[in-house]
Amino acid sequence: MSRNLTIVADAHIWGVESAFSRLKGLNTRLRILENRDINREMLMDTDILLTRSSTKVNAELLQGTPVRFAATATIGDDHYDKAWLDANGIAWANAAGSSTGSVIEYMIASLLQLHANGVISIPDTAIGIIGVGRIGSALAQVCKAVGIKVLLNDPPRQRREGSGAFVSLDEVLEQADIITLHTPMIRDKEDCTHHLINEERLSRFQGRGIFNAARGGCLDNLALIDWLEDDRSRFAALDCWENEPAPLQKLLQHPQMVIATPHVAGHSLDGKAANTQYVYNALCQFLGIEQEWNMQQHLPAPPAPIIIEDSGDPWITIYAAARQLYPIDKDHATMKSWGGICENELPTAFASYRRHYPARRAWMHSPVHFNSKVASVTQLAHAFGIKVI
Ligand SMILES: NC(=O)C1=CN([C@@H]2O[C@H](COP(=O)(O)OP(=O)(O)OC[C@H]3O[C@@H](n4cnc5c(N)ncnc54)[C@H](O)[C@@H]3O)[C@@H](O)[C@H]2O)C=CC1
Ligand SMILES: O=C(O)C(=O)[C@H](O)COP(=O)(O)O
Repeated sequence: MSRNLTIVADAHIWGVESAFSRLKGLNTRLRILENRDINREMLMDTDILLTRSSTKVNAELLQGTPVRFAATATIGDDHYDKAWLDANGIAWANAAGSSTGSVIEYMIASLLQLHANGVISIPDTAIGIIGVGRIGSALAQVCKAVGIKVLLNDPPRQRREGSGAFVSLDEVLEQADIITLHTPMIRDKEDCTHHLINEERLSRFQGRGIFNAARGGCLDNLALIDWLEDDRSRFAALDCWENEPAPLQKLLQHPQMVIATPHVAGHSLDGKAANTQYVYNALCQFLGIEQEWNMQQHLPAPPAPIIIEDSGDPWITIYAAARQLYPIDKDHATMKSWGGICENELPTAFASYRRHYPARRAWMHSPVHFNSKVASVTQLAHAFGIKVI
């Protein structure tokens, strides 16, 4: 006789119905809800809760419910009260590692866009990577491959592995031209990342540019405005904002906010599919059942090859390809267009854009043909993870 299982899942988990409506050997009842409708009352007969980042999973939500496994189809899990879940015997999982490639493509698209616009010169740049886990390490590898000097800061790893590869945050602030945040949001303990980059640290930063695709609160957004205003050559590229989905209008509108995107770095189609796959796999493991669902069977066929003409400058030729693979300038233009709308419309615009985000495929599934015999074009393309045909 098959076991009964009730699952509540966020409607914005990619492929939620196909992944979770049938699980091998179980009589599954799947309720797909909007985040705003996921509450304690709705969970009173629920065994499994599957969320994205907008549901806070804690005592307030789960106390007194039969939920015994909760998982988030995101890498970040700061919206889960993990200590409380552990203490209450509720198993939990995140989708660690799932959308790393998508965030890397966001970073490459940003760097190439800034290079093409003359804001930076990629080969002359020293980048400080703060948080050298899955994303930070993958980014470091790409940067080194294209000649960017890399400074790595990760105190937890440094304590475990020794100083060898790492430098202090102070050294990053002194030596890097740009810094980029790839830490989790940690609100307490010695590795607290809340306002990790704050007014005091900004005052010591000798470089010109700041990227944040980690969590909005890792960077003090008010302090960032002052820092930008102190020197017109400074710039910021933000995917994550304090107080999402209502970022500070003054920051959004700031002319030195050169790349503004509404928390979509991880939102390539393949990134979102992988978010679901990782959570599906974790659930099957928790239930001790065989995995049957595979995202590859639900993703569209790879796009047609893109043809890129040689521009005479390898960086610009690569930029032309990157811009087709991920037109980050469109995300930026859209977000900047919200600069004038009234405060209470901004959260709706932010959330709606993310919800209806245009499909962008992983670069490894998007073939590019370069009409170029220049060896460095192919070398750079490979280094940036572009699938050259
Ligand atoms: N913008 C977006 O769409 C996305 C954002 N993210 C964010 O990126 C974060 C990082 O993701 P992963 O690399 O997969 O995580 P990870 O867990 O593999 O790596 C995080 C690294 O940060 C380090 N770290 C912790 N505290 C630190 C501190 N105080 N200073 C410097 N380093 C510190 C850790 O030791 C670890 O090596 C996620 O937690 C999530 O918040 C992830 C996916 C998409
Ligand atoms: O995986 C993460 O961590 C992210 O930040 C996601 O890409 C965004 O998650 P949602 O806010 O769309 O749930």
